[in-house]
Amino acid sequence: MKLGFGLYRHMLNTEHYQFAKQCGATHLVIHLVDYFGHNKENSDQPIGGKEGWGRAGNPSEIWSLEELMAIKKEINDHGLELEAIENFDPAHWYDILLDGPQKELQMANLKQLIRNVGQAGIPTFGYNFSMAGVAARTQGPYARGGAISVGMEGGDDTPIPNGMVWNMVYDENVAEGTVPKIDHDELWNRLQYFLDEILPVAEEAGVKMAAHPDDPPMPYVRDTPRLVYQPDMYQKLIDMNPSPSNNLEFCLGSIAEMTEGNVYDATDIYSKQGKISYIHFRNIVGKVPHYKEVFVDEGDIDMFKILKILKKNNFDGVLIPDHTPQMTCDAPWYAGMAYAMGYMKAAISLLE
Ligand SMILES: O=C(O)[C@@H](O)[C@@H](O)[C@H](O)[C@H](O)CO
Repeated sequence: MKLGFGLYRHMLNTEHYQFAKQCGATHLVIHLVDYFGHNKENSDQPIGGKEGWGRAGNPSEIWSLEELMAIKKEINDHGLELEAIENFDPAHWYDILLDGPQKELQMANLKQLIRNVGQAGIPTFGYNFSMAGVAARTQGPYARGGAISVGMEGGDDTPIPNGMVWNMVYDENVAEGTVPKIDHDELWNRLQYFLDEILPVAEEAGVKMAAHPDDPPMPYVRDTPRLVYQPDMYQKLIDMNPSPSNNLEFCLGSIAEMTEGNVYDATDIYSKQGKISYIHFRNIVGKVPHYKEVFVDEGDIDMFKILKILKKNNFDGVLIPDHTPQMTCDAPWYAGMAYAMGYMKAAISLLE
C-alpha cells in the first residue's frame, strides 16, 4: 500500500510538494479542473450551492502531452510519483454525460487525452460519471472541536439549468430551461457507450480508468438519476466491460454514506477482484441524506479494519485522505492533511 495526497490545481507547486514529501507521502493524485473559480475563499474543499462549483474550462483545450509531462517532471523532481489525474473537466465531456450533439467529438478528445496521459507515464485517470456531480453539499463545524468540514443536510431536487453539468457551468449562453429528465436505464446506457469507447484506448495506453461512486449516493440528485449509489452497483459497472482498465476510485466516505450494504464487505469484494486503483481514505458519520465528514479516527468507519482487509487482499494501490476537516489554525488544510497522514502511516505500520 502506498500513501499520498490529492492536490487541487492551485496546489500544484513546490510548497505543497515539499509538504507531501515531509509528511512521508510517496504518491500524488492531482486535479487539473478548477473547482474553485467562484469560491476561492473555500478552496480547501469543493463545495457550492445551486450555482455549483464554478465555471468549467475551455472545451477545445484538452490537457496536452507537453503539459502533463511537465507536471509529472516537476512532481518527480520533488521525489514524488504522479499516480493519477482525477476528473475530466465538464467542458470536455458534457455531451457524453448528456448524450448531446457533440458527443462524438468530445469522445475523440477524451481518447486523445487518455493517450496523452498514458504517454506521459501517468498510470490512472479517475472519473465520476454523473450529471449532477458532487452536489447537495453543505459545510459547517461538523467535526471534532468544531472543525469545519463538508456534509449533507437533506436532499436537493432542484433541476439542473441548461449549460450546467457535473455541478459546473460549461455554457452561460444557452436557452433558458433545465436538463431533460432521463431514467436510470438511459444513464447506464450512456455509461456503457463511454466505457466501450474509452477502455480499449485506455488499455492500449496503459491507463486504468477509475470510477468514483456517486456522492451523495442517492437514486436521484437535482432531479437526475445516479449510477453507483449502493455498494453492489459498483459490480454492475465492473461487469459492463471486462477490460483490465475498468477499475474503481474507491471513496470510503461515499460508500459509508450509502443506505445499503457495508463498507467492509465492499472493500473486501472489490479489493479481492484487484479492481481498486486508488482509495479516498476519509471518514464520515451518518447516511444520506444526512452525513457529515469527520476526522479519520472519529467516524462510523473502523479505518484500521479497512486496512486489515486491504492487506489480506494484497492491495498495493495508493490511499489518499482526499479532503479532511479543516483544523482551526493558520494552515487549516495543511493541519488536517498532516493529521490524516500521520494516522494512516501509524495504522499501516501496525499492519506489518
Ligand atoms: O465524494 C467526495 O466527497 C469526494 O470524493 C469528492 O468531493 C471529490 O474529492 C471531488 O469530487 C473531486 O474529485
